[in-house]
Amino acid sequence: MELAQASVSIPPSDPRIKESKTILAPLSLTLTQQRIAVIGANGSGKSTFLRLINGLVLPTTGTVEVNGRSTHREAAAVRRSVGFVFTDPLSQLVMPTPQEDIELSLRRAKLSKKERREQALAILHEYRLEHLAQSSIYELSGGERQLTALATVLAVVPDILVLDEPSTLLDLRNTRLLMERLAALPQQIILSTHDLALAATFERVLVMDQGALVFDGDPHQGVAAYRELAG
Ligand SMILES: Nc1ncnc2c1ncn2[C@@H]1O[C@H](COP(=O)(O)OP(=O)(O)OP(=O)(O)O)[C@@H](O)[C@H]1O
Repeated sequence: MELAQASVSIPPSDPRIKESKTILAPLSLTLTQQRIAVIGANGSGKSTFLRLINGLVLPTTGTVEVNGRSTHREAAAVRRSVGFVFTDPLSQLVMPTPQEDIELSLRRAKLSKKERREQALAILHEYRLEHLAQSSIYELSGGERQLTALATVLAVVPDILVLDEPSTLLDLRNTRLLMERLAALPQQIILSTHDLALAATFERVLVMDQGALVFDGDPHQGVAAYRELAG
């Protein structure tokens, strides 16, 4: 994955103001490691950065390429290859129940209806969610929803997995479950988190501050750099 002078600006909401606001300063990066964590304060630009990677946000300047595909020109292909887990699971769960949501996700795999159902139930079992298969998404707890969203994205085995603060709503047991699942995945994982202990277990850490990349490298040094910034 390659970002070349990629920046994101937003037009002013007030028409009297002429200048756009930069929410991500130009950055150039090649992301090849299997496990990359993004840390930084609230509003520092982590989500915007992650959204650039799967084309949910397009760069105002520069380019973003995922496995040689431009997020501008080949948006649909990029989106198919990059699984994205949102912080708020309700922004991605579209069906009334966990089982239906996973079955919908499996439509991309060429399976019969019966096979989709069986596979969805197997995935729910893997995430200890089988007892909630038929429950309304709205009756689930926040953590149950977050796990369901993860199970839905992983049902189709994307090439790259991007997760925006995936453990914010999880208890200790489910955080461990999430970590075990992620550790077992062969795909490249790029994740933002406020859990510094988790970030320190990754191969490479990016630290964002006020829309700029201020550190890129060793996880322990990255965590120390962020602690220093936070004062
Ligand atoms: N569409 C938008 N319109 C206006 N401002 C935006 C938009 N998207 C992001 N921003 C602003 O850009 C900044 C970075 O937001 P972003 O969501 O990337 O931060 P974050 O590091 O993920 O924060 P958090 O840890 O709170 O989730 C924030 O100040 C936010 O208000």
